[in-house]
Amino acid sequence: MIQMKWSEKAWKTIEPIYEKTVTLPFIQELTNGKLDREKFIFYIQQDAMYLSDYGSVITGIASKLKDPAHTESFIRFAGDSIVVERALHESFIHGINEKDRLKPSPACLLYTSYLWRQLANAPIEVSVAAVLPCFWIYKAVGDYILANQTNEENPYQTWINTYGGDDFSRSVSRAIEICDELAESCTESRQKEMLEAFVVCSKMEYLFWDSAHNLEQWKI
Ligand SMILES: Cc1ncc(CN)c(N)n1
Repeated sequence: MIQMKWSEKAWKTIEPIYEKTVTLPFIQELTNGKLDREKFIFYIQQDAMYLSDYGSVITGIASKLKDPAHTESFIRFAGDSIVVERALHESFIHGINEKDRLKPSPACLLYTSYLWRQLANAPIEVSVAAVLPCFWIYKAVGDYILANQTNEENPYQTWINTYGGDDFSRSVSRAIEICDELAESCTESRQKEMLEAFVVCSKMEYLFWDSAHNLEQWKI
């Protein structure tokens, strides 16, 4: 019997979360280009804080991976995130005067704290599965927007092209491949832990966009 790859099972599991993600007002308005600039800038500023932690978590994962080819890929992912995503952010927030030092929103802090917790306490395969939605959901959303956009003058086009583009696509395929290779040498129960982390982080991606659309603030 042909066994389903871990990644196939994983995507099937989070498909309902992904389907809901693309119906979020943030994604729909990003698609038609009508997203309020204030909401997009809020997102970018939160994402800058997210990426700073994410880059460190990815580097930490690289240092813990046993297979040198996996380590090399994760080091590259960290570098890409710093170079490509930071430049993308800079293109949107350049010249914005920040009077107050920004603080991470509850959704941002929840997500980064979860990733750090996985890196600190979980087996390495589980940490890798936890960061996979950062790749896969962004790629799927980028592709969704490219396939559904009708407005040729979308002010967020560079963002869309970054995640719907071929360079990112290659990294995503590699991240999926690494997860499958790691899962192959895991017990079934460890594969379930990987799946759980993948599901939690897929929900975090949803919450992150939703929180940006709501300009989420701390209640206290
Ligand atoms: C919250 C979040 N998740 C994922 C990505 C894509 N690396 C991102 N920029 N921000």
